[in-house]
Amino acid sequence: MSNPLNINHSGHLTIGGIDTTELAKKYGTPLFIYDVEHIRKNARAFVDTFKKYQVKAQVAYASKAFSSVAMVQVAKQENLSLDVVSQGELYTALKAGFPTEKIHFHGNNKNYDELLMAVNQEIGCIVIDNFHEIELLSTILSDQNKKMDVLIRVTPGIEAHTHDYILTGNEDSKFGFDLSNGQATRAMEQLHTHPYINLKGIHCHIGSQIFETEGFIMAIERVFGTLAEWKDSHAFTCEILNLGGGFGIKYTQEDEPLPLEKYVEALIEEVTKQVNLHDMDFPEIWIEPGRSIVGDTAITLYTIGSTKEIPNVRKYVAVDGGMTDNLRPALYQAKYEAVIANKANEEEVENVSIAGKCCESGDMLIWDIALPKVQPNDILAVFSTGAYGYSMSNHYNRFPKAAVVFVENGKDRLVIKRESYQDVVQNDLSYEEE
Ligand SMILES: Cc1ncc(COP(=O)(O)O)c(C=O)c1O
Ligand SMILES: N[C@@H](CCCC[NH3+])C(=O)O
Repeated sequence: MSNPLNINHSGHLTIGGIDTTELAKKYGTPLFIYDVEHIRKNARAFVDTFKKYQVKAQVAYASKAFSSVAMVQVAKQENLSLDVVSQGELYTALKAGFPTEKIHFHGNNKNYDELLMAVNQEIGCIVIDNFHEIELLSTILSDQNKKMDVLIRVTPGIEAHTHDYILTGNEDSKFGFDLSNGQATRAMEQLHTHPYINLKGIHCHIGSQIFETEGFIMAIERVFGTLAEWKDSHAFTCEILNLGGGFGIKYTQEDEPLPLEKYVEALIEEVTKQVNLHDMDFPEIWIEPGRSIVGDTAITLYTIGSTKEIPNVRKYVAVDGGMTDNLRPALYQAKYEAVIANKANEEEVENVSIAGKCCESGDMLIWDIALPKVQPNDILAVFSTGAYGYSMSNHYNRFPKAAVVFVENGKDRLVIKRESYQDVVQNDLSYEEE
């Protein structure tokens, strides 16, 4: 089991001390349940490690992993900064009362309206991704007569060991300015002496769900190579070095991530080495963990419905959700583990595959899992669904989106309502004469 969950005297799975089958009855399924204490523990592992080594830092929660008003409020309570990548995530942050000066805005195609909103809200930093964005932002800032702190996002040319679709730091990437072909240097030259833009440093993010530290270390080495050139050629000082997110978590027994503290220690160690090597001041370090803050803190509950047994082939067990609430298995062949929440103590007696209910053969949540005898109305609990689950959920087949509940201190609280069919059709307009 990839989560610190327990089983109560009735043999039911609990989360944060609460019986998950009771939560399924109270809120219905599919249901995301987050253990908020666990979110806080993950956040503190990052923040406290920087404190321990007395390194000035910002830990920005990458809200793309799971953005909601309640989640952003937890990030605020934990003194995190916030990474947003769209006006929708920025709007959520504002609704949650998040301090705007601690918001960092990302994105490879930020448009005029998004940048204008960021400038008007006086957010902390924009991470510049391309030359078009420099032009747009310059126009907005000069029109508004305002200034903005920015970082340049660079692609360091690192092939991190992860799924191709979640690799971002390699050369052939849609994100950022290339380090090796001079793009990043051209961007620095445009921004270094800009009248409205304060270039504070560099950002790089090498990918997601990464288990080792080598990729981060190589990226830091390359970034410092460039920073050393910029220091000599333009007397450029890097005040802020943002090393992105990407720290891996445990989905299944096969996954062996490092303790979160170890990632931070490796970053600090390499930055220390590089500043000494190049005789530079130690920059403020920013990181942007998303998955590693929320991923292993949540489960999804489903109700089991139909089964289909194909003799000598497999047994399909269908649940009342699927690729609408968890796109990751279909998109990345991501693997998950699960138990039957109302039979958490029972012996596993059959090997089954868990199917969703969308009209799509690829709508499978788990291939081949050993479970106790499965019956209709059993509650299936899938572990480690806190990141990129709800946030990537969709309306395929016009299924309403699931509900989200937070548990903490033995109490449960609804933080995102289940959508109704009315919600699903709310923007539809009639094509018939009134
Ligand atoms: C720029 C940037 N920062 C942070 C993240 C968060 O990554 P993760 O959820 O793997 O920590 C991502 C996503 O990969 C990203 O693209
Ligand atoms: N959505 C992806 C990760 C993308 C990270 C954002 N750059 C996942 O589920 O693994």
